[in-house]
Amino acid sequence: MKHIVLIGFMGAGKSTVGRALAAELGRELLDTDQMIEEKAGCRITEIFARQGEPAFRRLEEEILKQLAEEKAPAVISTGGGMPVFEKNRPALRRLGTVVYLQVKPETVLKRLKGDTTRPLLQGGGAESRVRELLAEREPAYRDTAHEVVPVDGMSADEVVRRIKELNNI
Ligand SMILES: Nc1ncnc2c1ncn2[C@@H]1O[C@H](COP(=O)(O)OP(=O)(O)OP(=O)(O)O)[C@@H](O)[C@H]1O
Ligand SMILES: O=C(O)C1=C[C@@H](O)[C@@H](O)[C@H](O)C1
Ligand SMILES: [Mg+2]
Repeated sequence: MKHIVLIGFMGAGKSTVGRALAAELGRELLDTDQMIEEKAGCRITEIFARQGEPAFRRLEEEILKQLAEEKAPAVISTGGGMPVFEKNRPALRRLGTVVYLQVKPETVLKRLKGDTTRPLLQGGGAESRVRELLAEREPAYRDTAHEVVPVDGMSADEVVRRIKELNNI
């Protein structure tokens, strides 16, 4: 049996949907952002501020290696940048079925308005940053995914239902 791996942009709902899906399937939720915070003993914002983004990406790579050792089928929620590095893509696909939660910039902006936990969206110009980064990353998400679920206008429960439907579970 394989893991279900959720990928997609910040605010797509990977953590929220992952939690609900894991509860429904009676599986463990493994959230890479959370695993990194536990390992580093501090918040992601602090890792970015003190050590910079490259250090965070190295931690993501380590977590990905750790996940390859997980035996029991789980639901894995990834950080929004996990598939950006090309070498992470086959590693993600080897973990199981990769589901891309595809979201429009408008939805991201609505969901993450006032949020201070995503360092890449802090400071001014969040709107253009979301549009640019999402367009830049779209090919990486598509390249990694086995399945695509457009999530705009859907509740987390609806997204869970769609993922179950697609995978006959
Ligand atoms: N389907 C949904 N409908 C409405 N709001 C949602 C939905 N999914 C998630 N949200 C809300 O959007 C915000 C971001 O969701 P979440 O943290 O799950 O995103 P994420 O994809 O894990 O982002 P990141 O890549 O930064 O970890 C949360 O406030 C969450 O409650
Ligand atoms: O899209 C990204 O690059 C990120 C998304 C978040 O899940 C975190 O992994 C971090 O804030 C970086
Ligand atoms: Mg998340």
